[in-house]
Amino acid sequence: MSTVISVEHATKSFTMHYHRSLKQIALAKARGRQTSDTFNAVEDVSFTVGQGESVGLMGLNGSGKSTLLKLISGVMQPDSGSVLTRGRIAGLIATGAGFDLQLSGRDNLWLNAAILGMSRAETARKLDEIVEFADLGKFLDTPVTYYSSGMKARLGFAVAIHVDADIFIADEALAVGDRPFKRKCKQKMEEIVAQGTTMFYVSHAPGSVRKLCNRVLVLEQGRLGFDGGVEEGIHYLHYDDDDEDTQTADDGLGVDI
Ligand SMILES: Nc1ncnc2c1ncn2[C@@H]1O[C@H](COP(=O)(O)OP(=O)(O)OP(=O)(O)O)[C@@H](O)[C@H]1O
Repeated sequence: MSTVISVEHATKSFTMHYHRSLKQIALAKARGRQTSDTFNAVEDVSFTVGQGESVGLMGLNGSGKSTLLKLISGVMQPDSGSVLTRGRIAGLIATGAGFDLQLSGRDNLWLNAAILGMSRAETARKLDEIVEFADLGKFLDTPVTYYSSGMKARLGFAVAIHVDADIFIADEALAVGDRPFKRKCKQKMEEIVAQGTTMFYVSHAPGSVRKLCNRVLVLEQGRLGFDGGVEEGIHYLHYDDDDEDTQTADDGLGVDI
């Protein structure tokens, strides 16, 4: 199994500013108070992913999952360490990321496809399928600024899932979709996993991780706390104590759909 993602000692830090105005900062400094704090959202994380693996990335809110996905997708660079990927990456890491709100859904479809590396010919070939998957009806020709968050997610996901990617990443995008759309996404994600695409999937729902993944990584305050089997990972997080609550509370793929 060849390695398609290699993360070595990756660290990404952010600075939190406590004050909004220069006046507040000056006052705080004059009183000897701290005005900002730097912390590691991802800290010294190392792992490799082989081609065809389907990895569920889990962890509590704020544990660094989205940040790690941004490092893997290349949206952000680590401050230290390295993140190497092989092949074309597609997926959704934030609802509506990369959309031009003034353009119509249709124009954004072309734009998004280009951003994800699809040629004009490839997009033209898949256009009907993408439009059908997004199922936005007459809203496809409406500016995206009038879209609900669910509609943006539908359009973004419809494009991303039709890219012939080597690595597919999915974050919170599915959380805002309605039930029929989630069902459709789940089916499509199962298909691409079955085709041998490497999947990186952020979820709080044990049910969907069980269905889609064969490995679990758990982040804890930016550090890799667990790397191993799906059941062990879910147990590590104690998500199997109250399975039903956690399944229905999140992206809905884990519920009985
Ligand atoms: N651009 C940023 N600037 C400053 N802090 C950030 C930024 N992005 C994320 N953070 C902080 O980094 C930490 C990790 O955030 P991240 O979104 O990666 O967590 P998460 O595990 O995906 O959380 P959730 O499950 O709530 O989506 C949080 O404390 C968050 O506030």
